[in-house]
Amino acid sequence: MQLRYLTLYASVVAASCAETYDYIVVGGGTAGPALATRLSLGLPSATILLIEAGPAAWDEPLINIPGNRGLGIRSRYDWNFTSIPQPNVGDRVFAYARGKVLGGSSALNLMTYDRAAVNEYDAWEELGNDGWNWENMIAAMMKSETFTGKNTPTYGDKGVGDSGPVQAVVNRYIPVQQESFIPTMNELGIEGNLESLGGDPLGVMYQPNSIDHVPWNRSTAANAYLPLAGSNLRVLTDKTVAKVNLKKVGDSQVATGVTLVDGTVYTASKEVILSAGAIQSPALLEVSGIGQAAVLAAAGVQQKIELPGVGENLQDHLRIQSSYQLKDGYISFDNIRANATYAAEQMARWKAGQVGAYDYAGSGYSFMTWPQALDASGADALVALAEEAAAADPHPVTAKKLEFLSDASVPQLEVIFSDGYTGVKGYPAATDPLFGNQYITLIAGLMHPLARGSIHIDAAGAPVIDPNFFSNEHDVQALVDAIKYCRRISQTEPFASLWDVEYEPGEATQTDEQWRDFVMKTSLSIFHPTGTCAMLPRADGGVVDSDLRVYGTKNLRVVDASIIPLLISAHIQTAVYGIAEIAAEKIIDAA
Ligand SMILES: Cc1cc2nc3c(=O)[nH]c(=O)nc-3n(C[C@H](O)[C@H](O)[C@H](O)COP(=O)(O)OP(=O)(O)OC[C@H]3O[C@@H](n4cnc5c(N)ncnc54)[C@H](O)[C@@H]3O)c2cc1C
Repeated sequence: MQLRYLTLYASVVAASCAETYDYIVVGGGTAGPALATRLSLGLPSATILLIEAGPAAWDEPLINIPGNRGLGIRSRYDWNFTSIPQPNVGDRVFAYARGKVLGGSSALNLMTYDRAAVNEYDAWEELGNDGWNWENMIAAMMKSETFTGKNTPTYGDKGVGDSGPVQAVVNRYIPVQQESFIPTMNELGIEGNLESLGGDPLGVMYQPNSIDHVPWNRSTAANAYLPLAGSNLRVLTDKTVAKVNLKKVGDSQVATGVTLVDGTVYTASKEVILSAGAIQSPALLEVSGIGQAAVLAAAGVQQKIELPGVGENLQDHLRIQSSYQLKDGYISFDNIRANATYAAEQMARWKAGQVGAYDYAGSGYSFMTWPQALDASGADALVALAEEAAAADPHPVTAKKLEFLSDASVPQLEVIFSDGYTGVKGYPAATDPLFGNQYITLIAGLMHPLARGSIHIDAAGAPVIDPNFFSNEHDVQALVDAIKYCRRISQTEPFASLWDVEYEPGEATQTDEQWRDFVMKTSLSIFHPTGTCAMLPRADGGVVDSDLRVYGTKNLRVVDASIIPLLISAHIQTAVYGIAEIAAEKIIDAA
């Protein structure tokens, strides 16, 4: 146990027996600890209770060691959600990993630390949310972070904070083979960008990660924020909230507190705030009686507020990937799983604080518009398909995405250089002659899919996740274009000289039909569900107003990824931290 956590740990185990708190925050994930800590500091005479369903896991190597990224998925720290079968892709079921631990998904994620373009945050305000724009979001995101490595060969100085709790740094372990990525993308016309966190993410870059550089540990919402909190914050772990308790006062519902699954009731004298994430916050609203009449009736829940937007507007990024077998002489991250001696050596280096493979958390990224990645007819074809999709889903969020397609500042495609095999076919088994080979993977992410799905409760109150993937032809064609672009990258020098066999999908995949089939069978979620308690006008399906207060309630707010009305072209943890910082300011101002 690290010393600086001892005090906090003591307060976790000795969690107060008091029944009443001023503020109750449900969910000790990413937004929850950030919000609860800021409330504790900003309202020193208030009492705050943070309730997390998972355990505290301060010393967990699966979480703390950057090179173990991904191993938390399907572990005891994962809720292990899955989507319902997706009819447009042969009823495939998509994994939905979610952190179930103090730190939540910030403890389970892949540590990519980035931001979208200025116009994308400004779009939140244009959708009807006063003050939710780039200017305020960048100030809030910078407040949440300390970025180490300004004015170095891997970053300039724009758009990064220097005194916040979350630690971010460009990865110090850059495998030799990754050195080909930037020149290759330059060859394809994508320029280098050393200030990608400053509102213009287009280009190719070394990518920051949420890592504390001393020691070289993952930085999570739990280990970054909670040690700063005062003794007025109590953290309860391994406790699951069953519902929010509501009482009608005049025309509004007042949140009086929460009931846990074990029946314990905690009372809130001021506010209840849901930070249970994009999957469980809408579910908690619904089990508490807030949502669509039909959904609540089917679940046997008495409706308290008719709010049709709850659980709707689900948006998520899709990814597709191709892998290449490296020529002899290269060592990739695969060697950790293929060679026990190497793995032990690298672990010893990490423990000794020396640079090594266990430092790695991904570090080569690029973001581009379609006209940058495709020829003019390909980009135009996607716009035409998007127009069709927008006509079928006439909603301001979809209309805004259509606008983004013609905005030269907004990325539509992300391509990640991933060291080692991170595809779908699986790394060769120990009995396979290919076992021991070294790979690199290109992961393409679709930044603005037009599918919007939903998350509603079933009769048992559990969330039913329907991302509605590939419900429009734009999303299918965009991923086909994305994976074909990856092959183009792989065949461009100097990248082309790194490998000798395309392992996945393989040279046999050539025709459009085959590429489409590959997309349908192997695309995955990037685990960025958003929008299910959208901050939007009520008439547009909004669930919370621009103060993040649930419509129809006096003192119930949602503060997490679910309030993001329109998914941005970035991995979303920096935005979630920014949302928590802004929410804390609003709640403190209102106190
Ligand atoms: C595997 C994975 C990889 C990702 N990779 C990246 C990445 O590289 N970069 C990036 O920027 N983003 C990434 N993301 C996304 C990002 O981490 C999440 O979007 C973000 O952390 C969500 O924050 P949140 O506060 O909304 O929810 P969470 O962090 O999920 O927090 C919700 C918390 O609420 C708790 N909870 C839920 N229900 C209850 C209840 N009833 N009672 C009590 N507690 C409850 C949960 O246990 C959880 O701790 C990834 C996500 C995952 C899952």
